[in-house]
Amino acid sequence: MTTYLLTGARPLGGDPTDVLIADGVVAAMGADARRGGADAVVVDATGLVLLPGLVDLHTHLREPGREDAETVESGTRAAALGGFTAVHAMANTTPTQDTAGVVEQVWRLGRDAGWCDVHPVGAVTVGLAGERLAELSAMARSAAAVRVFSDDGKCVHDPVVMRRALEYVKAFDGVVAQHAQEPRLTEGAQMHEGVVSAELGLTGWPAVAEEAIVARDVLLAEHVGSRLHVLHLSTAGSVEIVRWAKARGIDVTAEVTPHHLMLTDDLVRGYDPRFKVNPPLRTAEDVEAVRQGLADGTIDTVGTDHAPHAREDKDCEWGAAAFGMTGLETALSVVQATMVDTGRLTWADVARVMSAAPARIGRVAGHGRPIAVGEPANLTLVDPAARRVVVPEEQATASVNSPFAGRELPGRVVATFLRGRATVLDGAPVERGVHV
Ligand SMILES: NC(=O)N[C@@H](CC(=O)O)C(=O)O
Ligand SMILES: [Zn+2]
Ligand SMILES: [Zn+2]
Repeated sequence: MTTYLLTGARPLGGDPTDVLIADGVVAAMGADARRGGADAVVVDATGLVLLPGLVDLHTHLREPGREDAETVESGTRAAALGGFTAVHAMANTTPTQDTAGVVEQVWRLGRDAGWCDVHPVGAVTVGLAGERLAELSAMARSAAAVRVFSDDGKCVHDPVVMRRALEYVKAFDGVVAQHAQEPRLTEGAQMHEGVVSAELGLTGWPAVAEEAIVARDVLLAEHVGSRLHVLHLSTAGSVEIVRWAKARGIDVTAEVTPHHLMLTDDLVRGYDPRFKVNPPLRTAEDVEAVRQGLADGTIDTVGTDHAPHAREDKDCEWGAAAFGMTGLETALSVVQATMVDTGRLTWADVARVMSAAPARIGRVAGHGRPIAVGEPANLTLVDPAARRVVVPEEQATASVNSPFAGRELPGRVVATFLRGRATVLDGAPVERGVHV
């Protein structure tokens, strides 16, 4: 196995040091690294920030079923290029990831692709239909060792089903990750309900449709003493409810997406379906509230909600287009732009919200660890001074529905290491078996 000597890297944005990667682990740091690195491939990391490999709790890989939009291979290659060493693959595939057989299939595809660890999410209900619980414990006991359960794309709206799911997952330390969308309040919804939707005459998705479910679910989690994770939280009111719940000692964690940290519903005025997403882009006040929530720890993690869609599902009029946007290859840059370059988070905080917290919530071993001698070398090396214009056609994801297309963003992932093996070097993917 190739050994690497990163010279002058700044772990968590701190003081420069040398880091030796050998035998899958951080083998030495500081002066010891240079002494031990005689045969190593030297990576000049001067000025680069070294982070623990990023972990995404919320990725749509689309395989099985929509390989025209993404495959495990293309999606995890995109993840590695985005600095990720582990992703959770959402359950809304065809067939649904609601059995041990399907989650094991996705887990194997991820292992064989080798770009990052793939942790399949198990569906909460059979076929995401919201009625009967799926075989949660069989998925937990399978080779995929599922710990995160979600009907994402759909809300587990029946309170009795949600209660049972929360009770059930306690047996294997699982977590229910909720897509908080009251279905009756969002029938036919096309965008955020507010000034812009009124002007455009589009059916709105009111903030209360999210907040009502978040409020109900934190109370259910408290009642049954279980763990709840709120996916893609997008409104100021949801931040307030989670803040209240945490103050009360309820075991809830929350996620915000990069797009909800940066973009607002004003963008819908151009009717470009790239900006159509669920939950919808909200107002500038909501964006400010989710940034504040992430900065003060109310929101635990950034999840990409990478949602690739085939051209035919996005290249159409607003009303007919699918909900969702890609995000794996821009997530870190958007967090840098909105949170780091604005002084609201340090790089150590970024390591917390994009690596340690999601690893903890998803119970992922070996990721989100401190950068220290003996730890698994799951690492990403970032150039915060770089700038680039987003060109979706040049990305590794098989879909082009990036809302950041044409935007200049800061930061670039220079290298990613998965258990000591480089998956990305010089900003380019490294095919397995190819060693420099
Ligand atoms: N976010 C989206 O708009 N779409 C997601 C589903 C989801 O995350 O709810 C998808 O699977 O396309
Ligand atoms: Zn969702
Ligand atoms: Zn999603």
